[in-house]
Amino acid sequence: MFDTFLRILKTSRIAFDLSYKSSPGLTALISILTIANGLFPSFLVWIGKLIIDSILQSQSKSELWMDLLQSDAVSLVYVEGILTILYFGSQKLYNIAYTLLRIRLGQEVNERILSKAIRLELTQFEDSETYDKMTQARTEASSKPLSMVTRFFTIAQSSITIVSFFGLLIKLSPLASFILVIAAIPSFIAETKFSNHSFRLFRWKAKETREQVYLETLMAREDNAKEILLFNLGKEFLNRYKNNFQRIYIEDKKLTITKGIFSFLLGLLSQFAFYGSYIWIVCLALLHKISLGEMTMYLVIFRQGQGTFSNALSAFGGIYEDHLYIENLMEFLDLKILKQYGNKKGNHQRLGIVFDSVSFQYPGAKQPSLSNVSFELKPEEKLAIVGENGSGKTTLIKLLTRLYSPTSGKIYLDGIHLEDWDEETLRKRFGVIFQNFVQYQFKVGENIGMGDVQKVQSEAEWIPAAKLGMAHDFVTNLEHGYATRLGKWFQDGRELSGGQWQKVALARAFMRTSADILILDEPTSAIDAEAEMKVFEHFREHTQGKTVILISHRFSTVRMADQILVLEQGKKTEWGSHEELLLNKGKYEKLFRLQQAGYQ
Ligand SMILES: Nc1ncnc2c1ncn2[C@@H]1O[C@H](COP(=O)(O)OP(=O)(O)OP(=O)(O)O)[C@@H](O)[C@H]1O
Repeated sequence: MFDTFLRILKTSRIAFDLSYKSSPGLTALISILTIANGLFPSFLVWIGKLIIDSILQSQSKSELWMDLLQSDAVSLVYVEGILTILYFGSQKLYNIAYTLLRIRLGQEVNERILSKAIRLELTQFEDSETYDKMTQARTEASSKPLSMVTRFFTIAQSSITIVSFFGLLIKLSPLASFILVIAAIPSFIAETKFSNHSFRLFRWKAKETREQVYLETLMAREDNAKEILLFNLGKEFLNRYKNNFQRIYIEDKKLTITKGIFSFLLGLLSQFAFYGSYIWIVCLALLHKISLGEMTMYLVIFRQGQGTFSNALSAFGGIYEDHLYIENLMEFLDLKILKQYGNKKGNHQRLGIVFDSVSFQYPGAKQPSLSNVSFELKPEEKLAIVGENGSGKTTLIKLLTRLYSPTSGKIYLDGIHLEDWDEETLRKRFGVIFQNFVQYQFKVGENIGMGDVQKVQSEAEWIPAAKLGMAHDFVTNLEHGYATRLGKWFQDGRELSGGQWQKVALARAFMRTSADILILDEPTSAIDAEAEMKVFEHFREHTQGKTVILISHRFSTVRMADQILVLEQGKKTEWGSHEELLLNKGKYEKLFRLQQAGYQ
């Protein structure tokens, strides 16, 4: 219990901190308005009582309007009117400040989530638990810090109102204040009982919700439409979507109904307490122990006080719920970045790449994807990696570029262990185009420019890179040339063919002129043979002095490499030049002959 309290205290501090950081001015304004809005109700009911009492006590017999308008009772109405306008204005201002703070705070939290997301490691992205945490943080937790802060403000405001009501009630009886408190407790119980439950449900739902979002994407995205239409998959997916919803809905429905019944029954208790007090106050008025003005005031206090009190108490219950969501958000934001980087920025000498008995097993996988792979690649050498699907080619690249760290063994670049390299320096050394390179729905020029973040907008650099990647000709034929937006997400977007996209990706690789190790993972699979020849000629010309690693299933390209690495089920089985491997008469020779026969 005490532990929960401390945890709530911690998350509350975080929520306030976030709110203050997102806008100190708005947070301060809301705090001031909270106090003001807490005091207004008491002033208003008190003036209400004064008005009734002054009517009853009025001795004036004048029927002149001028006299009536200047009487005590009417003067009090003026005061109440002015106060009500101020109260109204203050509430409106609070709403404006609240809306603006909600937008700012939502942005602040989302920025933090995304800043964390872009620093996560690939392994963490691929881990479903981490991914769930992130999805949950993005869907719900971004609004929860504000909700928590608001609830604290509600409590503060209600407390001020209640304390000032107590001040007015004390004259009636201290017991009356006690009843006011007791009567609100049942609704509080109803509220808190379910907050924990609904959070658990939310967590449990994460998987289902994720599946729903995925199915929606499948059915509603144009890039999937072709296959879904032709394979007639639409109904199948829609059924899955419906069944999934049904499962989520059953739990939601159960919770909503139970919560509704429970709070109705407990709310009845509050109503009994109110009407008990009502009878008591009316009796006191009949006995002339209290004035008519006082009777009205007490009844309003009871009616409003009960509402205010149960608001404050349910805000307490809500704080617990918000706290659970914020803890989830913090769990995500505090995720440790496991990968260690060093501070080495390189060697005077270029010594190339060394793999020393490198093995790697994906988290949760039963078998290693790479086993005991060793080789040495001299600087400026061109390496081709061949092997069947799933033999570990891409995995090797992921290890070399430090997207993953080997399970055992070491990788060296220029004699320095990869883990000792400074992160940014290391990243700058590589230019990598993966099979599933990103198709940015930006301008075609920017798609090329992404190869070098410093030059994303540099049109002068896009064109030569596009020429080398064989993309220039088709880009100039597009309606807006390099300014044409790609993809279908935006209204003016233009879709490219698979091969054209690959040419854009190759141009992106050529853009990375500062990198001295270029890695192309099946970059030309969708490009026609003639263009491929040209691209590789360009590559040869423009990568002199650079290391190139190429993954390809086309032997016409592979044979041009200085060294060829053959991988079979994660193991290195052959290494050497094309000629050497042919003489070897191993797997490489067999595959080469097979492909050659296919062309004859
Ligand atoms: N993220 C991952 N998590 C778990 N296993 C993976 C992951 N990525 C790849 N694998 C597994 O590791 C093995 C090697 O995959 P890899 O992508 O390196 O093969 P590849 O040689 O590049 O294949 P392809 O020619 O089809 O591109 C495969 O068995 C694959 O199923």
